[in-house]
Amino acid sequence: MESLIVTVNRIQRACTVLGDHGGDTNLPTLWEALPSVVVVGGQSSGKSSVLESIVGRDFLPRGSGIVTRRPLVLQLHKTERGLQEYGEFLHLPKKKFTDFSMVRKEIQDETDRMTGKSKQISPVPIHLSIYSPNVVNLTLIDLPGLTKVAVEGQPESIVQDIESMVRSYVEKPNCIILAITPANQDIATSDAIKLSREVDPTGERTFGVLTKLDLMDKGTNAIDVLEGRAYPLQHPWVGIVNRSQADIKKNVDMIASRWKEREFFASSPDYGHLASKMGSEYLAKVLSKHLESVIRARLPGITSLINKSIEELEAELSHLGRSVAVDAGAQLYTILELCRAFDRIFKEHLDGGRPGGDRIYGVFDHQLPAALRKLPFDRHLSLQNIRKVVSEADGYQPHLIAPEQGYRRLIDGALNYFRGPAEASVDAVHFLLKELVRRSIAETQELKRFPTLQAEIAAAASEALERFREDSKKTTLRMVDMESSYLTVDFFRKLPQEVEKGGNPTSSSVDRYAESHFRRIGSNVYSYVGMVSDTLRNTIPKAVVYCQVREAKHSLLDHFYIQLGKKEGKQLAQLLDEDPALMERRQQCVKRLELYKSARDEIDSVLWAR
Ligand SMILES: Nc1nc2c(ncn2[C@@H]2O[C@H](COP(=O)(O)OP(=O)(O)OP(=O)(O)O)[C@@H](O)[C@H]2O)c(=O)[nH]1
Repeated sequence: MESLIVTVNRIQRACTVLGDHGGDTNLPTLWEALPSVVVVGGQSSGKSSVLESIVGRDFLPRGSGIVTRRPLVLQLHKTERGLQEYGEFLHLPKKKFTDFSMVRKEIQDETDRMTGKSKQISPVPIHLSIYSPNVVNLTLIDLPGLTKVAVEGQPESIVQDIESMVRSYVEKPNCIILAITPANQDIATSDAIKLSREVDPTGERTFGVLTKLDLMDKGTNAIDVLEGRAYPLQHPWVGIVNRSQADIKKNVDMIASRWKEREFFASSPDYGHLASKMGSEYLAKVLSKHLESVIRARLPGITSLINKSIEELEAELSHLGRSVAVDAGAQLYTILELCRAFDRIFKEHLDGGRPGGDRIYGVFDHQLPAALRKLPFDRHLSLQNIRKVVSEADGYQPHLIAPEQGYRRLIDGALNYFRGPAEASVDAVHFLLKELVRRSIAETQELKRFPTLQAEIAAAASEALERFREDSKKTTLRMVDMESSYLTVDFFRKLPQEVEKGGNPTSSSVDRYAESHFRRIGSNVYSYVGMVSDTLRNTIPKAVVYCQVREAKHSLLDHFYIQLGKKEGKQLAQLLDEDPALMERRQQCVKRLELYKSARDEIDSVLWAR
């Protein structure tokens, strides 16, 4: 099952490539779920020395102040005996570093690339893989040393920033803490132990490491700690002797120093009985074994987390919609598809399936007849007005039999009233159509992402509806005008001839004649106008539907399509300018989904290989 650490290593690298370093993004994180060994300790406690002796190589930057300013994810891969050792950085794939002093330089340079020369810290990890026959499979994360004071050139906040970064790692329940404490200091004040006690009070995730055992005052020893009495942890404490500053200066190599360390324990009167469980080689083996077992235990949990996150991300992506095409042809296609989606919904509103179209019928069935009924014909055809109009039409010679001109003027005047309801019907339908356009845009889910295109479609539709309204008005008014331009002759021919009956006994016979004569004229005109009203009640809706509703259904966006065809790539792109926050979010989700899918493949492949 050695391959489990290798698998997790690969997933860890994918996390860094795809921008998952845990932390505060509102995306699901895999990084945080992966078990790892994190090295913590105060400045100069010997962290770098421990890492180097586990690896058996000099490769970490040295210097004063805070040298480690980005997390270093150190992945150790055991290779066959006899093969050459080399290091490889994730940010420089395919470049093999066989000279480990160049590894040190690259760590320094890469740290500066991210943080500048400002000596700030950054949470973005550097990934270094070391392939060597002298290592065990293990992943260690080196973090900046906990410090109490900022040095020159560093902001005051750095003390707190480092603590927060270290804390963010050690807080994770999947983190194995390698707490480094120098034996020549008071252990009660050890930063590493203090922090690990806080986040892991039962000590099940903490490995205590005591460095600098060789530097303890003569006559003192750390047996109480190493045997687990002074500071009990679930795992046994491991004592270490690294190279001293003098050894480093003398260029004592790591292999020699490992040998020296072995010697120290084997020959020590204090620690001789613990010799087989001390030293950096032993530490590496224990950690590797422990990491394996933690990974094995966590694998089912990680797998279900991966599956759940894939589902969530896929759901979110389908909600966010596909990303926008980049070339003009595809953009035009997308815009046309979006327009069609809108058009489909608009038609559903008119044809039924969605509400709204029925209100147009309401205009014809209710509003128009009511408006026609309310026209003021009674006033227009009052005796007084009839007399006035007829007399005026007659001029100096009153009519002899029937007042032809009088009739015409009265009818003309009455028909003129029909213009009002005709125009009102056109306007009422216009506003209903406008409202349906507004609703259809709002209901077109696909358009939601594109506020600019939405506005353009609204403007184009509104402009088209305006045109239809003008045309409809012309047509309906023309129908009214047509009624007055040629009267139905038959109607008048069929009128019964005047026969005088009854009348008012108190008025003179001339008056009586005149009054009933005018009354009859009024009633004739009234029934003619009634006949026209019936006709218009049927023909106005036909004209309105023909000019407005039918046009809206068939050619609402025709002009817009013609304009679209003339647009250049840049203008098309402008129509599709999505909300930038949305674009960003989609990109993040796509990357994270890629990570989870590759992690799933990695895990599947080890499970199948078992
Ligand atoms: N004699 C002796 N010296 C040690 C031991 N461990 C570390 N040192 C020395 O202590 C100094 C600090 O060690 P580092 O390994 O650089 O400590 P660090 O925790 O990585 O330090 P920073 O990265 O600066 O926080 C170096 O000069 C080491 O040679 C040890 O076990 N014995």
